Amino acid sequence: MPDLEIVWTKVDEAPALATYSLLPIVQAFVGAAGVAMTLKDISLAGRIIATFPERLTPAQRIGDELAELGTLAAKPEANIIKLPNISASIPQLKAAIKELQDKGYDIPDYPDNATTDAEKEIKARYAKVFGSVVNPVLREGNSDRRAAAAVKQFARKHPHKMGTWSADSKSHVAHMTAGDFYGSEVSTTVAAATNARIELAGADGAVTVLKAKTPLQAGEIIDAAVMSRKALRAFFAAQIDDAKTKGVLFSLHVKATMMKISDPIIFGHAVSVFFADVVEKHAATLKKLGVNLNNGFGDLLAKIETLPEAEKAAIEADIAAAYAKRPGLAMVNSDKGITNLHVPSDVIVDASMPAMVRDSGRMWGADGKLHDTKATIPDRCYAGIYQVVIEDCKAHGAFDPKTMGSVPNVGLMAQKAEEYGSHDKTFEIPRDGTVRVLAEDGTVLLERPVEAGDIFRMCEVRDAPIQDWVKLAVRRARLTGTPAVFWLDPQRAHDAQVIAKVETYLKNENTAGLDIRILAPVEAMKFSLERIRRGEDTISVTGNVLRDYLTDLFPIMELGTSAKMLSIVPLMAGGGLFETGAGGSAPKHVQQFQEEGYLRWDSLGEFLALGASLEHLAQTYDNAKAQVLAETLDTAIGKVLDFNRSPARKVGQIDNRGSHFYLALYWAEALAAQTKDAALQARFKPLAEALAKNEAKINAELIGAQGKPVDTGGYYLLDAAKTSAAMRPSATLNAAIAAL
Ligand SMILES: NC(=O)C1=CN([C@@H]2O[C@H](COP(=O)(O)OP(=O)(O)OC[C@H]3O[C@@H](n4cnc5c(N)ncnc54)[C@H](OP(=O)(O)O)[C@@H]3O)[C@@H](O)[C@H]2O)C=CC1
Ligand SMILES: O=C(O)CCC(=O)C(=O)O
Ligand SMILES: [Mg+2]
Repeated sequence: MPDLEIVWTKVDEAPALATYSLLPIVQAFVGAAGVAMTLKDISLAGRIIATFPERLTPAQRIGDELAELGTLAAKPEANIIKLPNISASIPQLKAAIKELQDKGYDIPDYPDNATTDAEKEIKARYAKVFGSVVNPVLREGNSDRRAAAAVKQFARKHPHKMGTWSADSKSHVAHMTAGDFYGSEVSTTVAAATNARIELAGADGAVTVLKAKTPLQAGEIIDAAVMSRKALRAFFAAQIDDAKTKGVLFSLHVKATMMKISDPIIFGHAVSVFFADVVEKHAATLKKLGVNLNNGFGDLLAKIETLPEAEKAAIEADIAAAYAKRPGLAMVNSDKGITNLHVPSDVIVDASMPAMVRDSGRMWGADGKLHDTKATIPDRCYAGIYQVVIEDCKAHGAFDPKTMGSVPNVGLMAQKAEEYGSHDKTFEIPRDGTVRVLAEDGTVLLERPVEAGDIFRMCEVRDAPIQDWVKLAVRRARLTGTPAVFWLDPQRAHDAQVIAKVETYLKNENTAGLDIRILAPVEAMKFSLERIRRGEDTISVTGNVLRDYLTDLFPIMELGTSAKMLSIVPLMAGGGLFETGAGGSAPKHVQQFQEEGYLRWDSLGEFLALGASLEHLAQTYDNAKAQVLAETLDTAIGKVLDFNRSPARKVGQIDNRGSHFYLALYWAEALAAQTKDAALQARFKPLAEALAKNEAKINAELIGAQGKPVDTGGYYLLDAAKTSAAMRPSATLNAAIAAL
């Protein structure tokens, strides 16, 4: 790769739309300084296409650009700007396959029940496409997520709305008290490198190999845990009844996308317990239809459509009876009757719980109004932190963005750390027995008793990432003078092993004068919230899951959205991965764009990531031009915030495209005003003048394009020409950029 190259990722949904407007601007600006900005496709559609080259025409094929980026991430020259992409649930995967097939791509159907060898092979290929398959490949480093000073300042000056909390809110978190991963976890630190085998020794004496080979490094921590099917189902049954008694909505919050094996199964149990009467009475029909409740209640609703009218009506009557008997369900879209249990990827815990906290601890009911809610988060490992937040809001009211402190995060993430790397070692257990993890020499490293239907999970975290994470935490604490708290629970088997390492590696660092503590998550949350209410900052140093949860939770409270986060991944090989924001791809925004030509997506995350990427480039290659670009971009971002040029929410106001125009204007002005690089100054002066002179005209062109339905030629696979036309409706702006 040439020296000065930055990779920009082609993704899905709202950030993919935004890219059509923003990338041409960015390419023109960085190109003027000799930096190439290359687009690499990691979208869901792109990944499907790359998986079946032999079935496609040469024109349809694309290479496996995710794999290329995975290789790049392990090299020192890596400089990658990563926008949020879809981590597809099976329903999303199927929808994308259907769209591609309709567009003439000879892509095979996803085989739900693979029986033949050919089907098994197809299913194995799709296993590399669905769920969170992008982030773990690129994240060859630990995570540093925080609100940039200017962004926090902006939120203090222009606080977003927060719902008010009532002291007698009935909302609460419900979790299991036994039989969950937390309660069953065992953990050990591997003494010598080996290839582990995971096997099920059945109560009947038969041994089944679950995974033949898992290479383990010396010094890495491994753990094994089990979610009991019986205990989980009993938990759901009791909580559904309790929600009915208490008169609150029932809701489930899991991460079926990232935890793509375990959490859809958990989701399926919630659905089948909630609709037990329907599922039991019509078991034979549902089986015949191939209904899989792990894909949500929506799968049942879609498949009964194919039944003869009378048979379908009978099931629908029983569904209506179930709704009448059960507590209200939290809704994803009350207008369309889509509930929390319809699609496993509609309610994702990292974003859904903060949204509930922001909305006075309530969720939407079928009546289109907000109601107190029971949030079930079955496993105890992290559920407790949300209950602390709820109790704090009940006692002290909503958090105040004007005065609240900040909780940045240093997250252990590299090399598929912990639960988020466990899907190839997660199994739904076919029969009673014991699952053992064995070293090559036959030594039992870990073992767990299991029953049929239980979920067994093994996780790994390597030693080098832990060392790097501890260093990063100390570095952030030193740079900011802020207390840093390791959120680790000595009662949890895995955390106890991590604590031992943290204590050792902290001794290698200069921690003189720093306030560094280790607290169990519930205590760490209490400590951080007390400080937040006093306006004080606290660095959270966490494992991979809490990294995810906290970097949506705190930003959503502090900034209104996690889109405004600075998300840096210093890659362990020396490169940089710059993630844009800490949230997702905002499917709701796409719908609004298609219906009314208004794109609410805020690209501030992209702006910040680009700034960090340019700074990294400047430092790595000692490149003065890149430094000038970074500094002037920083000025421009400050102006976008100060003059409130971020997208609003409604037609007639500035949207995503308008915010890109203003970024271009302010960036060009800052480049024209600086004196460090005369060539850049001269080059950008005419652009700055042209954009400033035509401000009203460009705004009129951009806003004039709003207010009508937009055809982007697809959802998962956009039509480039149509989308570009829709996202670049200002001829004046386009001409000015082209003239640079
Ligand atoms: N890093 C990654 O690649 C990630 C990918 N995902 C993927 O994203 C999809 C949706 O996930 P979900 O959990 O619903 O989370 P999202 O973050 O996409 O959506 C939740 C809400 O966050 C707000 N939001 C997020 N980003 C922006 C932005 N840039 N500008 C304005 N508002 C924003 C919006 O809230 P509001 O309406 O309240 O303003 C949005 O509706 C899934 O497919 C998931 O797999 C999710 C997380 C991270
Ligand atoms: O990879 C994913 O599925 C989501 C990632 C995520 O939510 C995060 O990193 O905050
Ligand atoms: Mg997240």
